[in-house]
Amino acid sequence: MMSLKPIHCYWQDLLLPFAEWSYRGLRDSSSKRILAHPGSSRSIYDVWLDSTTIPGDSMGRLLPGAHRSLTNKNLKLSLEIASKCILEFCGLIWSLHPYRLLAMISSNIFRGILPAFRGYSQAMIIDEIQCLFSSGDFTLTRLFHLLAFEIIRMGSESVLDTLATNNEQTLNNSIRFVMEHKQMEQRLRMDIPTMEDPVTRDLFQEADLFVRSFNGMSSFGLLSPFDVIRLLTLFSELVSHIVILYSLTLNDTPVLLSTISILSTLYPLLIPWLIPSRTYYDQNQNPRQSRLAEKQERMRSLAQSDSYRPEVIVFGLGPWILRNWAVARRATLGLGQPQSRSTTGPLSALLTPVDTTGLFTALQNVPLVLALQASSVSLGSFTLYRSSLQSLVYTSRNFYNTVHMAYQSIFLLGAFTASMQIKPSMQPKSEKVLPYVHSPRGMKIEARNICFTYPGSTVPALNNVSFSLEPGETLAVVGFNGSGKSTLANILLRVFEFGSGNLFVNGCDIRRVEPAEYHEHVAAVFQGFAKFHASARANIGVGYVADIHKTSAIERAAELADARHLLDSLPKGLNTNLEATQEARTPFGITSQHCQSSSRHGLSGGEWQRIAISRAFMRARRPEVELLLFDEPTSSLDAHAQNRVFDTIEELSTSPSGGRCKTVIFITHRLSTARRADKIAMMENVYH
Ligand SMILES: Nc1ncnc2c1ncn2[C@@H]1O[C@H](COP(=O)(O)OP(=O)(O)OP(=O)(O)O)[C@@H](O)[C@H]1O
Repeated sequence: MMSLKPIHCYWQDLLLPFAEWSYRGLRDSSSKRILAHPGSSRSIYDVWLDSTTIPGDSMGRLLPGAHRSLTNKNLKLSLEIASKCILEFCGLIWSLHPYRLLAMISSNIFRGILPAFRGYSQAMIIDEIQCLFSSGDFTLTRLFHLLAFEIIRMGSESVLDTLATNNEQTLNNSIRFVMEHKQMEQRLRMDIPTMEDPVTRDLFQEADLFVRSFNGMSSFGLLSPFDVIRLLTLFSELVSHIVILYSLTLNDTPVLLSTISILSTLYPLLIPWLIPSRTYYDQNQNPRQSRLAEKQERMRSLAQSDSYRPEVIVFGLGPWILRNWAVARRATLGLGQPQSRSTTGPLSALLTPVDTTGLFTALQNVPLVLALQASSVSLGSFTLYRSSLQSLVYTSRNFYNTVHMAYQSIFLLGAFTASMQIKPSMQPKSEKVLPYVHSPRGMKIEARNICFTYPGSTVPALNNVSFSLEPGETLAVVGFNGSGKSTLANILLRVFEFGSGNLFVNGCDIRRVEPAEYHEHVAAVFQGFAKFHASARANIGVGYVADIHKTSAIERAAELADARHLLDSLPKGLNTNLEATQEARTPFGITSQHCQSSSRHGLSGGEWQRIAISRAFMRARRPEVELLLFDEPTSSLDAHAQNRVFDTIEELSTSPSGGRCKTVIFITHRLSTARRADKIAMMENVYH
């Protein structure tokens, strides 16, 4: 017969094994830490990359955010990542708020013991009431004493909870800010060629997921390192419940009853293995599922976004979108997929329709019913046993889920650390950097055999392009569609990196100049210029942000671009918020966005172009700017505005003394415009 010990004996039993365990735990953990340093020389990037491979598919890679399966290889990789990153990461948190961090760790451990303590305290009250009914040996003072103790315990628990939550909140917000800041800083440092690499893009996406995990998105299947600290709470809770159960059933417990007790406790934990069901953290495990989920989202956004509406209507894409979405959605919901059921096996097929947890919960009572026959057993012990058993199941499940998510978050931490070490590919090596040589008469450019091929393309967009421009000269680049004019513009602006050839600027190899330093000396209008969903002031002012609040500077730039009348006609002038997405405008000028923000104002293509030219003119007037590059700057302008813009370019590139002070390159399809230049470069299609 299993016996339940009187409650007053529990604490001695509780503390002794705990003390022994913690001593052993400390010894074990220190030896593990040594094992966790495999001494590998691989970079964190390589380790992360290795973790993204799909077993049995050497070419395939997991999609960003996909869960890593629990394999030997992945376990080793997670240890390698942990050994490379965790210390540094902990150091970062420690450097922010060392005392708060210590307080958080201790409060998490302490909070874990509270439920067991709560159960113990309540059991004592129940025992006292049992005394009243059974023996009449009841003291009101003792009951009040216990009740007062319980009230104080509840009060202290809630005070501790509030303090701990506030502390965690502060710590979490600080680290969240630091992480987001690091992430933003690194993203802004990256240039286009670096981000064009699909692996780097995936890396940054995973790093982004890691940073987002600090927003408390655990329900998304992510776990921030702060949540990992909660493992301490769960662990101490688990241990305290085990110790209580152990001390309650310590003596004379028959093997059968112990087995029933253990099995009935473990059963709910085993259910997920017996009956495989998809939980939120499993959803990304399968690469095929991830691809389907991505496809489904792509189709949904095609269907819902206003930006694609014209193409969807004009090209009759509706049925195609719906068909593709339905296929992907049905697959992600597991509809019409008999094979998914066959993988679960006959036992789970039998058990799935029956909720057997209730049966096993009932079984947990069997040992108690038997135990209750013993005269020594009190109602308090019964309650304590029951609640500890249930808490044990619940906490174990939480613990398992948390460990599982922590395991996944290690890979995201690896991605974050690796992403922080990525260097922009256009950045020259520090020992090779040359300072930019300023030329007050305009930029001297010499291009020799420039070649460029877009990633993934087999045909070069530029093949051996050579030309030279003396300071202050004007070059018109003309050519057919697709002949590489915009590509050349992006290379000259150091947005794209050319493959082979040489580009010298003021006699300096451009690859040895810091791109950011070079960009201070150029002003440009891109063919696909940006339309910011912001005020007219911001749309123009970003051309030279130092003057964004100087109304006179913005008005002057607009005047040069022949956009003054446009600004005057806007309802709130410079402060009018512009509608950036053309497609959001309906023939009636009303959209959902308009309804939310009635001050948004739409512009025509030509009007937007004037705004873009004004933006370039904000910067073009600066004395340090030596190159003005305009890619189809007047394609949507009427003839009068076009002439005005070219007159202004002429004016801006001439110094007050009459000499030239800026080199100008403009790209155009119109030969009449090209004749305004000193030199004309004809671009030919590579495949012609
Ligand atoms: N992102 C890209 N990926 C692959 N190929 C590209 C990409 N962008 C452009 N191309 C290809 O590079 C070539 C040159 O394109 P580019 O935009 O430079 O031509 P363009 O002369 O400016 O054309 P247009 O007169 O139509 O503006 C084209 O054949 C185009 O298909």
